[in-house]
Amino acid sequence: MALVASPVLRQEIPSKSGSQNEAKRASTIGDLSETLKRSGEQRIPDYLELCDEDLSTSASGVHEDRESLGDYQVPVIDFSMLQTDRRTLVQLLGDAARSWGCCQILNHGISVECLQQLIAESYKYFERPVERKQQTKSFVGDHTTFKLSSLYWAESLMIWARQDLDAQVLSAWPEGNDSFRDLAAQYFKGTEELTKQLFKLYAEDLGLESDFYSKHIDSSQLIVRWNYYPACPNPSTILGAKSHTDLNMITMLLQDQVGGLQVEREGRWFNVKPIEGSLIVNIGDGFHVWTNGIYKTVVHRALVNTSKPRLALAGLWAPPDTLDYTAPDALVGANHPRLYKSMKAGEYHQNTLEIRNMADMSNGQREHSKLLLGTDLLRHWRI
Ligand SMILES: O=C(O)CCC(=O)C(=O)O
Ligand SMILES: [Fe+2]
Repeated sequence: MALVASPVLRQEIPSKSGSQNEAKRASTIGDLSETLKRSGEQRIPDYLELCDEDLSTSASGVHEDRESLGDYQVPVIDFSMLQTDRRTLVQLLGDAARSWGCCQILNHGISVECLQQLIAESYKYFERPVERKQQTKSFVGDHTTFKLSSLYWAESLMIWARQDLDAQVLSAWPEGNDSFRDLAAQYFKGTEELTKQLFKLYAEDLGLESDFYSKHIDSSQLIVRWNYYPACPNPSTILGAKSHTDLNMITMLLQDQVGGLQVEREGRWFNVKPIEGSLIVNIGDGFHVWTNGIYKTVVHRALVNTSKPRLALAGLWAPPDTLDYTAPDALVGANHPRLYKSMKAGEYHQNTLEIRNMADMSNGQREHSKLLLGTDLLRHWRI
């Protein structure tokens, strides 16, 4: 697979104004996107590192054609089977977690209108003037300065779903925004109920006590990251979110209808097609370890496009630092020996950050990219 090599691209893409790439660093990616659009400039400024991943959409890169794919599409699961056919639902969820590490869920109990309105309100936030957004405590306008972040051509807003929501909404909307707050509260509550159910069903699939995972939800954090990816003049050279796995247990993703999320399976990339009203469930590194690698942490990334911004809400379920990720004996057997050393959730996070910090000081971008992947990081923990 040919990698996109940044020096080649820099020569190939003509710059309209020679001085543009020495331009002052824009304060947010949205700001940069607007500046480039106004000037007709296609080239991404030199201060941003370009991408060393294969972004081709050729047949060998991305697989979209449902007919020819057979089983090779991200599973879409109808959660209303909880009432009619629990056994099949358990099996479908388990199969998806073992093979893909993700699935899309329909009829999950949160209304389609709530999701649509939440996305519409969220766009209004990111379309505000830069100065207003910068007053928000948890707004990040340019992730490209943080090498440790998977978000790249993106802005983000974080909300801690279980902390004082009013105060957080007021920080984002000093003049208040009841509609945004009520929709977010409704969404958080629905997400929590769905995650509890999911953990029970996953435990059933694995042959564990039904509340084995779900009993830890009450002591966990739900951190919801609003990811806003502005339109990009040159999407073949930069990613919205670089390839990564989520460090936490499980992530609930809500994406708008623009598209751009891809997941990796067996070295190939697959688009996760937007389905109105669906939620995407990603297995993270924590759940991978806690199931002795039976469920797979999923490598994923987000592409950007020239015409439209894109919005995705990533609800990251993070357990307390003291939670022991050691897989239960029931998930260890002659054919499936214990894969990982004992570890606590906090230890894994801490260790990962330390490794990344060290790499940040000594290595280049390519080496660093690997540190966003639990599939690589977890090698350090192998028995
Ligand atoms: O934009 C997306 O769809 C994915 C975002 C994501 O993976 C993350 O925030 O961890
Ligand atoms: Fe992610």
